[in-house]
Amino acid sequence: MTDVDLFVLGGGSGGVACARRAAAHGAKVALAEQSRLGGTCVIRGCVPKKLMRYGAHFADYFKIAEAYGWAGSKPQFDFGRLLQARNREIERLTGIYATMLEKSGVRVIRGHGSVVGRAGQDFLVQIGAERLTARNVVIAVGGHPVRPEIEGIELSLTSDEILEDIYPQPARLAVVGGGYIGLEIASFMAGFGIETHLIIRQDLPLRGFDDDLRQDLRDRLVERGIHIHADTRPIRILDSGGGRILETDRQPIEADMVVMATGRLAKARTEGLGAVELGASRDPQGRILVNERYESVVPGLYAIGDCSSHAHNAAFAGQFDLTPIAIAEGRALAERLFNREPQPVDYRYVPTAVFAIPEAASVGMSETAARAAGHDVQIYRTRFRPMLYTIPDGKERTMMKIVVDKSNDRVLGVHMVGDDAAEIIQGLAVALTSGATKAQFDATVAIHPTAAEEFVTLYQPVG
Ligand SMILES: Cc1cc2nc3c(=O)[nH]c(=O)nc-3n(C[C@H](O)[C@H](O)[C@H](O)COP(=O)(O)OP(=O)(O)OC[C@H]3O[C@@H](n4cnc5c(N)ncnc54)[C@H](O)[C@@H]3O)c2cc1C
Ligand SMILES: NC(=O)c1ccc[n+]([C@@H]2O[C@H](COP(=O)([O-])OP(=O)(O)OC[C@H]3O[C@@H](n4cnc5c(N)ncnc54)[C@H](O)[C@@H]3O)[C@@H](O)[C@H]2O)c1
Repeated sequence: MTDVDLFVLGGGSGGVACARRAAAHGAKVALAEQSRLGGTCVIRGCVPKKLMRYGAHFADYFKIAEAYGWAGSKPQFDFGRLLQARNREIERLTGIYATMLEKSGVRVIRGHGSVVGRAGQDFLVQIGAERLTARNVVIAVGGHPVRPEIEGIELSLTSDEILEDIYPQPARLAVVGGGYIGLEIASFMAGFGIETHLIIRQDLPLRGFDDDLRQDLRDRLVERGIHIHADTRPIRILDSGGGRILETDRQPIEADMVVMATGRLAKARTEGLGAVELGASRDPQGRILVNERYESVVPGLYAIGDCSSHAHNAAFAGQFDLTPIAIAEGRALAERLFNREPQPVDYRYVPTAVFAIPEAASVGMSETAARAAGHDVQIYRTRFRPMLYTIPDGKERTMMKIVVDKSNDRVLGVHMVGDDAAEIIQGLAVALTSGATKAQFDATVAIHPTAAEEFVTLYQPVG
């Protein structure tokens, strides 16, 4: 007899969501997790990163408090105390994940899992010494950071260590990579008063985002004291007797720590899992190729989240390694297997935010992408000083931009750099998903006084 209807490999965002939803529909489910429950997002991603950002952002409020009439002794920052508090909160969350799974009736098995073969129509899976038969297997093993193969790379750290470990506060930090992780780590570390160097290969960070967003965010980070080394590549890392020297194709950079934020792959995670041996294919990044039902070429063997790829499928719009996508895929798969055909995950308008200081957030097409796709576009844009910074006479600026298709007035994309950008863009994602036109933006009543109201009062096109 088959032991479980569904075996889930990986207890991160996607795996947990899939397992719980399947169990809620009465399926017999087991889940293997080799580390702590919660996965990248909870343990070494979204959550610790956002907590670090909250910690760093206080410095900005203390700085302007005096202009608002607050006086008194300057608060002292204790880096170690924040790291301990952060890690305690992560422990609390992983405990909640364990309780939620238990209450849902999912059997959690601790250890490295793999598919070791077939048992008739079922899969034979192994976790440590235990073997189970499973009717369906979902691979949700996530990804891992990758570092370039340069001399001395072992002297560098990745986001895993920065967000999971306890370490002394560095005085100087070099962060390589102009993507999400590089900008987020550089932002919160600079916020703590650490001398921060950001090394990026291009002239601007965040390739693929709207150019105005990229430029404005770069300018804000530079104003905040981050040393951005553009068009610069790392060559080697040397130990300078405790510290590090990052040699580049330009000038060398001295720092106490070098962090490589140079992307993530699924390769090492999907290696030796048994999926390829059974016939599943992977892309060059090691992601398992799946169809619109998240099924690999092996019937009954599925993959979701960061370790899956459907970017090769024209029906989908790109690859999104984001927590809400992993969760949505996990739930959609469980619905289809154990309930009824679900609404497909809508990949057309996936909102995204970079939790730098300030935040940058987007939904829909950049101006460049819209033009490249053949749209005749109209651009609306504003830059202004948010009210909070008027009394302190601060340099802070917010940028908002709307990309509109002239032919039918449809809003193709909205982009923002500034305080609360992520919170504001989330609401606008509903509007874009619903097919909003610029006329509907204009007809929407504003909330005053806010920054967000600018999105519904931008009447004059700039291009
Ligand atoms: C620094 C950082 C910050 C991020 N910030 C954000 C953010 O702000 N917002 C956002 O939306 N996304 C963010 N992300 C991305 C997000 O974390 C991932 O997209 C999401 O966690 C993917 O979920 P997943 O279930 O696919 O994989 P994961 O969450 O990585 O889970 C995979 C799990 O599988 C386990 N596992 C692997 N192999 C095995 C095996 N053989 N047997 C048993 N268990 C196994 C792992 O231990 C892990 O727990 C961030 C990522 C990073 C690295
Ligand atoms: N806020 C969020 O939602 C959030 C935050 C963090 C991560 N994530 C997810 O995790 C994924 C991975 O993030 P990431 O920042 O590691 O990857 P990324 O792909 O966003 O950025 C990697 C950066 O490293 C640079 N790079 C790559 N190889 C290099 C090399 N050899 N030398 C110098 N620079 C090099 C790239 O040019 C790029 O700027 C993201 O794509 C995103 O999906 C999301």
